[in-house]
This record gives sequence, C-alpha cells and structure tokens, in this order.
Amino acid sequence: MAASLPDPSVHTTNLTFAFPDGSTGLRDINLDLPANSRTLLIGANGAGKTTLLRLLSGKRMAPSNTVSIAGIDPFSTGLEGVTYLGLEWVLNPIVRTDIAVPELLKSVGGDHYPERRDELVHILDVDMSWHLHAVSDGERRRVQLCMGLLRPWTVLLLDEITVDLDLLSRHNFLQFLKRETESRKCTIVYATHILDNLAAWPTHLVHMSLGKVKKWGEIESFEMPSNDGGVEGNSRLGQLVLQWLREDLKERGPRRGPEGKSYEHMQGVGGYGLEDSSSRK
Ligand SMILES: Nc1ncnc2c1ncn2[C@@H]1O[C@H](COP(=O)(O)OP(=O)(O)OP(=O)(O)O)[C@@H](O)[C@H]1O
Repeated sequence: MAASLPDPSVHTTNLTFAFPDGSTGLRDINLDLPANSRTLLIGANGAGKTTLLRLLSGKRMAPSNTVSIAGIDPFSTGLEGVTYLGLEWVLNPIVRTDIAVPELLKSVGGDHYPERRDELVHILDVDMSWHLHAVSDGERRRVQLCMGLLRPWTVLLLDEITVDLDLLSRHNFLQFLKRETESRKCTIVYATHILDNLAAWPTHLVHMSLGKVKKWGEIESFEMPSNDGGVEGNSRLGQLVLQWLREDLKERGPRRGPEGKSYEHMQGVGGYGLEDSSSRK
C-alpha cells in the first residue's frame, strides 16, 4: 500500500542522474524544500527542470538515498499524495474525446471530494456542460487542472502546465495554490517560464542551468534588481530571471552543430537554413 505523507518536505542529497544513453541529466543536486513552501524552478530550456521533477515524483528512478519526500524514496515506495502534472498528462487523449465534464470529474474521484470539486470548478471557471472534443485548448486545460488537483495532494509537482490559461484564470489558479499551502500541510514545486502574476507567489527559488542547481534558497535571500522592469514592464523577479538566463547563455556559449561547428560557423553555408536572407545574392 502507498505510504501517506505526514510532513511533505522535499530533499535531494548529491543527486546525480544519467539518462539511459549515458548522458548526464543532473549533477550533484542538493535541495531542502520545507513543508508548506512554494518553489519556483527557473532555468532555460534544457536546464533539467523536467528531469528533476520526474525524479522527485518517483516517475524516474534516482540513485538510492538521493531523493526523499517526507523521508521516503518516492520511487521505491509509492507515495499517496504526490501529484506530478506534466506534458504526458496534458497530452492524455481522453480529454480530446466527446466526454462531458461531470463524467470526467467523477472518473477521478470527484464524488468523494464534492467541496474540492465545486471549488475547483468555480476557480477555474469550468462549464459543466462542456464536452471535451468541442472546447478550446485553454478550456480543456482548465478541466484537466480540475481533474489533476481534485484529490487533496500533499506534494504538487507542476511542469509548466498553465501556458494555455488566460491571465485571469492563471491568476486565480495561482492564488488557489497559495491558499492551499497556507491552509493545510502541502508543498509545491513549479517549473515555469511564465512569470506574470508570480512576483509575490514563491517562498523559494531554484535556479538551474545545464543540469545543475546554480542557486537556491528562500525568496528573501535573493537580491532583486532595484529597477522595476523599466520599459519592458517586468517585475523585479522577471528582471532577476532575465539576468540569470543571460548569464547562463553566456556561460554555455553557442550551440554546436552535428559536426561540432557553431551556428556562427554554419551561417552562410546554409546550416540550419537560418542565414540572413538580406545577404543572399
Ligand atoms: N531521455 C533522454 N535522454 C537523453 N537526454 C535527455 C532525455 N530527456 C531529456 N534529455 C536532455 O536533458 C536535458 C534536460 O531536459 P529537461 O527536459 O529536464 O529540461 P527542462 O529544463 O525541463 O527544459 P524545458 O524548459 O524546455 O522544458 C536536455 O538537454 C534534454 O535534451
């Protein structure tokens, strides 16, 4: 039987992970995220966020004694209450069929949690008469979020699943998550590139690059840029993340092509078809 979680803290100790092809996914990750924290996982595309979340969720096997949720290895002991919502879940074909919302919510236990179901339906502004083959992407995503969050999880691992939500729905959704962590014992780790509405949301930040954690800690421990986004209108958190990503790109250097040639080298010989058309004869 799956273990339940008394204290949903999330720890990794010297977590290094290699993919089946031998390439390194993560290197020496040490994190200590307390119960009731809301962590934003920040990093460029390919930084290792999904890899880390899948290891935390127990969907991938981590080396022994490197990942623990409330002191338990999530891979070896199935954990009741760890919910991972990522791309595979988003792409589940069932939510594209001619199925009605009440039926879907019932199939994930909606009748056992009627108050949560009704609250989520209200917060995510879901129309119970929708049929899932005839809704927009954002509407479908809202129904999926109701389904995914219905059972009262204790550790929620979110892998950028709010991209289709309109600004108000996303705001309401994030406020709901915040209230959850303030009103019961639960913890959230959220990987995202979209920082709107998030400036006052996280309690912790984790900055990843090239499979490593560069910095992590309580939000107060980070020095935010003093200006408030200038003409671009970014939040100070947004400005900080832009600064991090610029530094990461500089450290990484240009990408290499199939023969180890950089993009700059390929320009003009048609590499990747990205040459500037204005320079063509
Ligand atoms: N199965 C795999 N085998 C080998 N390498 C992989 C595999 N899955 C992912 N990678 C590589 O691991 C790195 C990290 O991928 P990951 O999906 O964790 O990044 P991410 O930070 O979530 O990126 P994004 O923001 O684009 O979602 C990438 O360089 C990716 O190409």
